[in-house]
Amino acid sequence: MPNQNPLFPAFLKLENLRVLLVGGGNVGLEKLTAILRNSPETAVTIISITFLSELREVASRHPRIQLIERGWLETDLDAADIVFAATDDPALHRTIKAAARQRRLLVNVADTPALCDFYLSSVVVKGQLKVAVSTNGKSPTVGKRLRAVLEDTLPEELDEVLEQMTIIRNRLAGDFANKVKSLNAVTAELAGGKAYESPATKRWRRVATGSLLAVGAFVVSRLVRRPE
Ligand SMILES: C[C@@]1(CC(=O)O)c2cc3[nH]c(cc4nc(cc5[nH]c(cc(n2)[C@H]1CCC(=O)O)[C@@](C)(CC(=O)O)[C@@H]5CCC(=O)O)C(CC(=O)O)=C4CCC(=O)O)c(CCC(=O)O)c3CC(=O)O
Ligand SMILES: NC(=O)C1=CN([C@@H]2O[C@H](COP(=O)(O)OP(=O)(O)OC[C@H]3O[C@@H](n4cnc5c(N)ncnc54)[C@H](O)[C@@H]3O)[C@@H](O)[C@H]2O)C=CC1
Repeated sequence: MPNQNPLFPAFLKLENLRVLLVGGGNVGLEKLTAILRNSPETAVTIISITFLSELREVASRHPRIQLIERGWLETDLDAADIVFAATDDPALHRTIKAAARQRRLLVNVADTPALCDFYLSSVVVKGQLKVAVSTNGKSPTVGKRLRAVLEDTLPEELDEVLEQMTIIRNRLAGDFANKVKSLNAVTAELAGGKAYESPATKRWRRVATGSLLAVGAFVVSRLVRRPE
């Protein structure tokens, strides 16, 4: 299959960057939560005319969050490395995007994929392991479902595997190629297994082939139908 998702995946050390978040409402709180869940030490400056009380509460627990209660000014970009726009003003979002573009800052604009330089993802965490899912903006809901599936199916032991592998990795002698060979040998079992389709795989296949979608369409048609 050709590459249908040209997004470049990377894991940012957000704690090393100065984040500007514009908008302190529901969507602003969602963005802030996503940032702090992953990178709790991040310095975030939040500019907003009003702030949700829940957001104020989160901010009070994080010394590196600064709340500034006023409208956005272009000079706010001076101290930013990366920008999240999450207000209820689409015209403002376009202005922020244009100003950020001039300064070569990367921007995520809530609800407007066309204005985004990067997207957030659904994130699965098992200890040190982190899996990020992108649907190329096609269906964040499928991303969310896939996260739940991965959370259930990835074993808790994975974190221990990573710890053990780090120890082995640090003890291995020899050149790079030999190390890779040894590490591949130790972990061969993880990638092995004969062709087997789990019940979860079967369910995803049923959605893809439409049989579950038919059921879904039926359920939705029942939901939207007004009582006679
Ligand atoms: C492009 C992107 C840009 C970005 O926001 O970064 C974007 C855009 C939009 N989201 C919309 C709606 C919803 N977003 C969610 C949820 C999440 N959305 C996230 C990411 C992204 N959302 C980026 C692409 C990610 C990808 O490539 O898959 C997640 C993964 C990460 C996060 O936000 O932290 C998080 C799940 C986290 C988790 O739980 O695992 C839900 C479901 C829910 O909330 O339960 C809904 C409602 C149901 C639905 O629409 O599917 C709308 C329409 C708004 C409207 O209708 O007005 C747009 C705009 C548009 O599509 O035009
Ligand atoms: N709440 C949700 O889950 C969803 C919201 N949306 C859309 O996303 C947008 C934002 O939604 P919410 O966060 O719920 O709205 P909200 O009204 O809770 O928050 C908007 C925030 O932007 C701030 N703001 C407005 N103008 C500003 C300016 N010039 N400078 C700085 N801050 C400014 C406001 O003070 C407010 O805190 C809306 O357009 C909404 O339709 C779309 C889908 C879901």
